[in-house]
Amino acid sequence: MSTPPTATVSAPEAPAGEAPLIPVGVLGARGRMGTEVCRAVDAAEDMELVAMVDERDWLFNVADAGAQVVVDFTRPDSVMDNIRFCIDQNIHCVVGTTGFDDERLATIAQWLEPKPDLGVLIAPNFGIGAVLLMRFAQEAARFFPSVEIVELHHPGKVDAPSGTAARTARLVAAARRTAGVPAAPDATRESDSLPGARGADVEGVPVHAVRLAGLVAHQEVLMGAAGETLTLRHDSYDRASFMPGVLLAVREVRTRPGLTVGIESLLGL
Ligand SMILES: NC(=O)C1=CN([C@@H]2O[C@H](COP(=O)(O)OP(=O)(O)OC[C@H]3O[C@@H](n4cnc5c(N)ncnc54)[C@H](OP(=O)(O)O)[C@@H]3O)[C@@H](O)[C@H]2O)C=CC1
Ligand SMILES: O=C(O)C1=N[C@H](C(=O)O)C[C@H](O)C1
Repeated sequence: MSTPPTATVSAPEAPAGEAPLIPVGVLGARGRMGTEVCRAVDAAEDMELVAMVDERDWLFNVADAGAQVVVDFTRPDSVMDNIRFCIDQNIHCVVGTTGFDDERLATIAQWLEPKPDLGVLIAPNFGIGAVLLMRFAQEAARFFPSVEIVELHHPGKVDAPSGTAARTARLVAAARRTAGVPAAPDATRESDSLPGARGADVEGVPVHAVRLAGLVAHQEVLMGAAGETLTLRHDSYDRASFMPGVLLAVREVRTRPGLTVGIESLLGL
């Protein structure tokens, strides 16, 4: 007989006089991020890990286990079904899985309409340094005619470019548009001898993806003007770097109904 891919434990009970523990379920619990999230939730004094799910068929276990918040680190092709399920079950969602575009976000906002008390928080990056890098890049964007992004990740990463790089590029492009900065002078690809040599084009910002053994998650935003460059770089050397952001989101999502994108507002940014 095969072992069920999920483990559930009974809903938590808080000691008398203390605030109830937050019952948390984790989807993708055996993955690189899910494993770390289970460890972090287990160690958090105000949370209880009530369900660990690693396959779609067992999703009902998070509801049966009484999860109030689900954390999803699965795959771009699974995450929409997971969110739909959680919304139907009145479970708040904290989502780190990538692959969100405007269309997907609009769909989730629509699903949430009949559930005014329910929160879904989607963040392409829960690392505080990565969030700050995005903010700094937005600030600097209007001062430099040239901008390019290089993201560097472990070879097991399923998507490219990274969700963080795509979001950074969109934020930088929006800041440039707002400031009236014209397209980068070196944006043309007409003379490229090999397609792809200049990276992917995200709203006019070239994004280059490196996959290399030994790496975890890293990003550089390079900006250039006459005679100078500015390089902003963030490195996640360990997936522990994402955990403070994930736990903050678990604590906050229940009091933030509707769709929240990014953890910036939770950090007061
Ligand atoms: N927002 C952030 O800060 C971060 C986001 N990420 C993102 O998180 C996602 C996961 O990354 P990572 O942990 O490295 O990936 P992994 O492949 O290591 O883990 C994904 C896990 O999800 C499982 N899974 C797939 N579909 C389902 C489903 N429908 N229900 C439950 N579990 C499922 C997989 O199981 P199986 O292998 O059996 O298919 C696997 O164990 C990616 O999109 C990544 O970009 C990563 C790091 C930080
Ligand atoms: O897959 C990863 O590892 C990561 N994914 C997220 C992304 O795509 O931006 C966040 C971080 O870069 C790690």
